[in-house]
Amino acid sequence: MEVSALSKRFPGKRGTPEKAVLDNVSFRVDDGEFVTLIGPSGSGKTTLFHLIGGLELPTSGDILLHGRSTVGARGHIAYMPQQASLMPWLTVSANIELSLTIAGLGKREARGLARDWLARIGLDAAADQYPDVLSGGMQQRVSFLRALLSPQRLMCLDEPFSALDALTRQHMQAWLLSLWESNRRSVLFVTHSIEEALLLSDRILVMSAAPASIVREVAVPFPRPRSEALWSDAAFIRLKQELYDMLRPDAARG
Ligand SMILES: Nc1ncnc2c1ncn2[C@@H]1O[C@H](COP(=O)(O)OP(=O)(O)OP(=O)(O)O)[C@@H](O)[C@H]1O
Repeated sequence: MEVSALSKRFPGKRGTPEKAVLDNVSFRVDDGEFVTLIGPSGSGKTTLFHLIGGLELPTSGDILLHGRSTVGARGHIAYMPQQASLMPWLTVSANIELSLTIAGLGKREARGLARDWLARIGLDAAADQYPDVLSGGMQQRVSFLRALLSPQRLMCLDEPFSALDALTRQHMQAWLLSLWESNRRSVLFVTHSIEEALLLSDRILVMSAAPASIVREVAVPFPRPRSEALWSDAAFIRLKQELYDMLRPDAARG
């Protein structure tokens, strides 16, 4: 995916001035790459996802997938939101089967694939249960699996672990890391956590405060497969401090 000179301004409501949220944002996500956007709260990360997902139109600029503009078009990306947003009236397995059948698989094939994958992520016992009896971490795993199995090659994950407690979040990061490393998809990830970004990503894009642009790009040098042991690595700690300094409110403004 290539995001090219993207800007977004929202009209002001009831006489208030218009709001510039994104200003000339450009970056790319290559095939099989894990790219993370990190930036201050309110810098426009979710707005950027809405533009990429075709839910909003940019004021100017373009979004290209495999060289073709997808501005305003839906269905081109797999999306995992902050809350798992599973269909409460469908079982866990049926939630996954539904996205597979929408993607064109036959019912029987979808059922087989859903069961197979639920077993691979340790949730086979939950296949016939309804989402509301699952813990937050389990629901997020199902939600991630749904995005992973959808046919779009780019997955956009919007702070997927922000609603989880610290320990579950750490487990989920390790889980996502091992699953992604064995099944590489192109990922655009949003997080507020510098450690999470460093652990998971190939590249980190640092956004400024709104109107946001990409102010820095950091290539994450740690070899894969990675593990949480990285957290105590001296180079990890150094890079974490550098990113922290870039994101300080005074630095992020300019
Ligand atoms: N439809 C809209 N109309 C007017 N302003 C909007 C609209 N949608 C978003 N905004 C504004 O755009 C700014 C960026 O919001 P957005 O949710 O994209 O930020 P964010 O970086 O995802 O924030 P956070 O990190 O806190 O989730 C905010 O000031 C928000 O109020």
